[in-house]
Amino acid sequence: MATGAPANAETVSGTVGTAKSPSRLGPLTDLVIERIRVSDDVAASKFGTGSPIEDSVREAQVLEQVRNQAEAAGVNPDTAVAFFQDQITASKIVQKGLFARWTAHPEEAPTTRPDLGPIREQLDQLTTALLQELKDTEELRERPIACMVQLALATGSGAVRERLDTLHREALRTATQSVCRSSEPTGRR
Ligand SMILES: O=C(O)C(=O)C[C@]1(C(=O)O)C=C[C@@H](O)C=C1
Repeated sequence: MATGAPANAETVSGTVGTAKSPSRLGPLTDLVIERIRVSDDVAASKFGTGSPIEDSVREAQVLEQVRNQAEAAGVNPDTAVAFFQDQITASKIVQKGLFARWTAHPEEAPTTRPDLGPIREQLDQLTTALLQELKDTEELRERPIACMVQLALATGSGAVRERLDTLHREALRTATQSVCRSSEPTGRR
């Protein structure tokens, strides 16, 4: 691209990159990655305590908060809830993976146990930020092909930049599977 082009230049494909992120979905996927990273802390807070990974009461609270805040922010509540169900599933993938890793290799297990309370407050703050990004990317996410291109760019560069391992990449795939509105069936994957 010619030098001196505006950082937010519209490209031929109708998609926009910024100087900071190669994709318009970068800010959204960065928040998704941040939430996935917080799952490491959630796992550390539970490992060895007998607390189950899955807490259906908390999940219901998270999804209720999502539904209420989505309505207030002008985001389709069903879309928002589906997206956050994926975030929760991704968190459980990470927690289960880390529990298995730490059980098999106790020397890799965390040596401190963070409090779950402040971690959940962090997750609540991420909920608000993620909903705002869902709102800000609404138009792009309605365009399946442009969205898939931008999503691949954003997740690919985010995974490399954040040096995500196989477990966290799997979580990222799960957490972003409903970002783009699905078009006609894509056939084989
Ligand atoms: O808050 C927890 O205990 C978590 O494990 C986090 C989380 C979430 O992603 O919000 C994930 C799994 C639980 O079932 C409930 C909530």
